[in-house]
Amino acid sequence: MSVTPMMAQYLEIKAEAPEALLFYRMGDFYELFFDDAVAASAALDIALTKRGKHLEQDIAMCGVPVHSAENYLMTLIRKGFRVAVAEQLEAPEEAKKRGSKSVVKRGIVRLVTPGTLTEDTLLDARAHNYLAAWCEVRGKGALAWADISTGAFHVAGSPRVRLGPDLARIGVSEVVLAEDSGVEGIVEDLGAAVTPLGRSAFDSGSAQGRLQTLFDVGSLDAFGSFDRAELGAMGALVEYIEITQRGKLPMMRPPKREAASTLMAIDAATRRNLELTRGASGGRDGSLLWAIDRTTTAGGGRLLERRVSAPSTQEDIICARLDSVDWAVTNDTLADDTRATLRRAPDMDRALSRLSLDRGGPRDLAAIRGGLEAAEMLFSRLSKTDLPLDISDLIGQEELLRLLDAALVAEPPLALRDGGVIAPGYDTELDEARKLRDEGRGVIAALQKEYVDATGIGSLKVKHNNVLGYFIETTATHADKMRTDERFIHRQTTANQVRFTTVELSELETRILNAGGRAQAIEERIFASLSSAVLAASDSIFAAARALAELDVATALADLARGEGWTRPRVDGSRAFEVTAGRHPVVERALKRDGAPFVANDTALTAEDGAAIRLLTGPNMAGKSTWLRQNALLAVLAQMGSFVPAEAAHIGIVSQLFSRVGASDDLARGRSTFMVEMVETAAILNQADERSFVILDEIGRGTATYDGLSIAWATLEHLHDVNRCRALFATHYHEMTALSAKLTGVENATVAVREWEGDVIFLHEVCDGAADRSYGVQVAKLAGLPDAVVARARAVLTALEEGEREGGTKPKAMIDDLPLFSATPVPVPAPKKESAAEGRLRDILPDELTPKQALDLIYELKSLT
Ligand SMILES: Nc1ncnc2c1ncn2[C@@H]1O[C@H](COP(=O)(O)OP(=O)(O)OP(=O)(O)O)[C@@H](O)[C@H]1O
Repeated sequence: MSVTPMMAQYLEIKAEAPEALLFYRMGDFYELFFDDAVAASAALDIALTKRGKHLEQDIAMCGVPVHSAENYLMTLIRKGFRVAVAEQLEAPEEAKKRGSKSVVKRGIVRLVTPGTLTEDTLLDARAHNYLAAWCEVRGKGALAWADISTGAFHVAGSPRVRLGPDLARIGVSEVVLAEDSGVEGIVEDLGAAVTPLGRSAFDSGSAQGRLQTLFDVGSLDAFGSFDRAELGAMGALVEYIEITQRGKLPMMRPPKREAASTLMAIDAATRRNLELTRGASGGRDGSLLWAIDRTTTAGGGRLLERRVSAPSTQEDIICARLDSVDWAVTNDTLADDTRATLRRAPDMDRALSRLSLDRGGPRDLAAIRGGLEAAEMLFSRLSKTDLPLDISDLIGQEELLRLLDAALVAEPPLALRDGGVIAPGYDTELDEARKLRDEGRGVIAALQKEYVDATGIGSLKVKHNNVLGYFIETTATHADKMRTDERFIHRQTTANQVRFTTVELSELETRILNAGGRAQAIEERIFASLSSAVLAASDSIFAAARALAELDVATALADLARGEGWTRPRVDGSRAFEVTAGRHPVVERALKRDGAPFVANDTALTAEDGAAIRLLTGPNMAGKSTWLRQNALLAVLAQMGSFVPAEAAHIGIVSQLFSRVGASDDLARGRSTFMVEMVETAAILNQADERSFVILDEIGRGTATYDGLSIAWATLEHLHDVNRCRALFATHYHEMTALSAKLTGVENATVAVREWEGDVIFLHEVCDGAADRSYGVQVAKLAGLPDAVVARARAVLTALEEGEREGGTKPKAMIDDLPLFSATPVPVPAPKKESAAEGRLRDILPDELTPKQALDLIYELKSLT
C-alpha cells in the first residue's frame, strides 16, 4: 500500500492543525479531503466527490474556488469551524526542477478562527471583533483582549466571578483559556468560542519577553506595571495570535489598562434584557445601539458600540464627552460639514492591520490616503474653532500623505497583480516599462501591415495565444506564398490555417513580455516600500483614526439630539434620578414608524441617602416595562456621554446597573423560567449597593401566587433596607402597595388607564398612586382570546373578587369552590351554518385533482360566494 507523495504532504500538514478544516491549495482551488470534506460539503452545501484512494479507501473530497473562498470561510466560521489555510509556497515550475514527480511545497500560512479575522468581508465593519485570553495566578484573575483587525489591545484585572460580566461588556468572539481553567462554561454561555492552550503559554516570565519583542522595547515599564496574571493573559493572547498568523504579528497598539471601577458595571443578563447592542432577535435591530447610531464611519460605529457597552462612571470623562456633543449641537453647520467629510473617510484601522499582516492590497493604501486626507481637511477646518476635543492627532503625517497621493492612482484596483496601481509620472523606470509594453502592441499592428504589404495577402493577421505567443496567421491557400519567403518561419498547421513567425516578431514579443513583467515588478517594489512607509507611521495613523472616530461619535450624537429633540443631561456625583418628560428611544422609534405618539413620563427618584424606590402597579400593557427600561437606558445614555430623550434629566452617577425584566427559559443550562428569574434576582440582591440603579419587573410571577407575592415582598424589603439603592419595581401584586406606608424610601406609582364600555384605553401616563386592578381579562380580549374563554374568565374573576370581599381570609377554600362555577352557563357561540362553498370544499380530495380540475374548481368556488 503506497501513499502518494501529495497525500503524504497533505497528511503531514493536516497533522499540524488537527482541530481545523484544512484548505489545501491546488491551483485555483482550495481542496478539502477525508472528514474535512464531508463536514465542509455539508456545512457549505457543496458537492462531495472522490479523488483516488488512500489505504484502499476512497478519499472524500470537495473544493472551493480561491477567488470566492472568503464567502465560504465566513460560512464555516459562523458555523463554528476553524480553518487552516495551506498555500503553495513555490511556483509549480520550481517543483518540476527537482524532478517531474516532485510535489509543490505547501504550508499553513494562517489559521482562521472567530477571533482572528481581518478581511472586511468576514467582519462587521461597525463592530469590534475581540479575541481574549484569561489567566489566573494564585486566585487573581486577569483578562487581556485584542482586536487584531484594528490593533486595539487591552488588559484588566478580572477575578473569576467577574469574568462573565467582563466578557459580556467587551463582547468577545473567542477566548483563549488554559487547559484546566474550569471557566469554559462561562465563555460558552456568552456564545463565544473557547480555545484551550497549554499552561506554558500563560507563563508570566516568557510573556514578558514575548511582549517586549512585539513592541520592540527593552522593558514594559513604559506601558505600566502589570501583575503576573495580567502578564500571563497578555502573553497567551500574543502567543495565540502568533500561532494563528503563523509568526506574522499584526500591528498592535501598546496594551491599555482598563480599570473596572471607571466603567458602569452591567452584567450579561442586564445587557440582554436592556437590549443595549443586540435586539431580541440577536442582531442589531431593535437595540439601543440601532436606535441611536448615526455615525458615518466604521471606526465611529465601533467606538459608539464600545461607549454603549461600557458607559463611564467618571464625571470628568462624561462631561467632556457631553461638551463635544453640545458643541456640535450648537455649531450645526460646522458639524454637518464634518459629517459630510467623515462620510468619505475610509477605515484606516483595518487597512493598517491587513497591511501589517501582509494581507493588504492597493485599496488599503488608498484607504490610508483617504483617511489622512479627511483628517487633514478636518483639522484645518476645526482647529481654529472652540471645539472642546483634542484633535491634534489628526495631523502630523503630511509627508506620508503627499507620498501616497503622488504614488497611487485615484482608484487603485483590488489586487496588486492586476497592475495599474502606481500613478503615471511617479517613477520614470515604471513609466518607461509601461510605454514599451503599450507601444509594443502598436508596433505589432504596424508589423502586420508591413507583412500584408510585403506578401500581398490582405487577410494575413498577427495573433496571440498562450501556447505560441505572437504568430502570423494565414489560410492554407495563401500559405505557399509565404513558404517561399525565408523570412517567415513555419510554426504550425491547423485544419484551415497555417501559422508562421519571424525573428523580429519573436524579439518584439520578448520585449513586450519583459516590459510587462518589469512594470509589474516595479509596481510591486513600490507597493512594498509604500506599505513599509505606512507601517512605520502606524502609531500616528492609529491616533488619527481614533480622533476621527471621536469626532464622528460626537457629531453623530449631536445629529441625533437635534433630530429627535434630546437634551443634555446633568450628570454628577449626587444620588439624583430626576427626569422630566423622558421617552424610550427604541419604543418611540418603533411607534413613530406606525405614526403613533409616545407619551413622555417623569421620574423622580432622588435620595440623599438610603433607598429611593418607586413601586409601580398598573394594568397589563399599560407601559410599565417600557418606563422601567427607559429609565435604565437614560442612565446608560447619559453616562456614555450622550444627550437623552427627555426635556430635562439629572442623573447622579450610577456605578452598577441591574435589570430583571421579562423571563425566558434557559433550557440549555437546565434552568426553568422561574429558576432564571431567581438566579438573576439573587445576583442583584447580593451585589447592588447605594450607587446602583435597579429595575425589577414582575418578580415572582413565574410561580404560584402566594409564593410569588412573598418573594416579591421580601425582595423589595431587602432592596430598601440592605441594598439601599435607587430602584424601579413593577408588580401585579397590588397587596404590595401597602409597603409604602412602612418603608420610607418606597413610593407608589401607577400607569393611568381609562375604562370605556367595558374595554380599557391605555393612556401610558405614569402618575402617583396605586392601581387597584390589572385589567388582564380586558387585555386578553384585545389579544383575541375566544369570546367563550373571555366570558368564562370574567365570571371566575367576579366570583373570586366576591369571595375575597366576603371571606378574604380564606381564599384557598374559595378557590376550591371554583369548579362549581363551571356550571355557570357560558354563552357558547352557535355553530355556523355551512356555506355552499364550504360544503363543496368538504367533498374535495386535493390529491386526486389534476391541475385543470383545480383551476376549474377555483372558478366554481368563486361563483358560489
Ligand atoms: N409611554 C408610552 N407611550 C406610548 N406607548 C407606550 C408607552 N409605553 C408603552 N407603550 C406601548 O404599550 C405597549 C406595552 O407596554 P409594556 O410592555 O411596557 O406594558 P406593561 O405594563 O409592562 O405590560 P405587562 O404588565 O403586560 O407586561 C408597548 O409595546 C408600547 O407599544
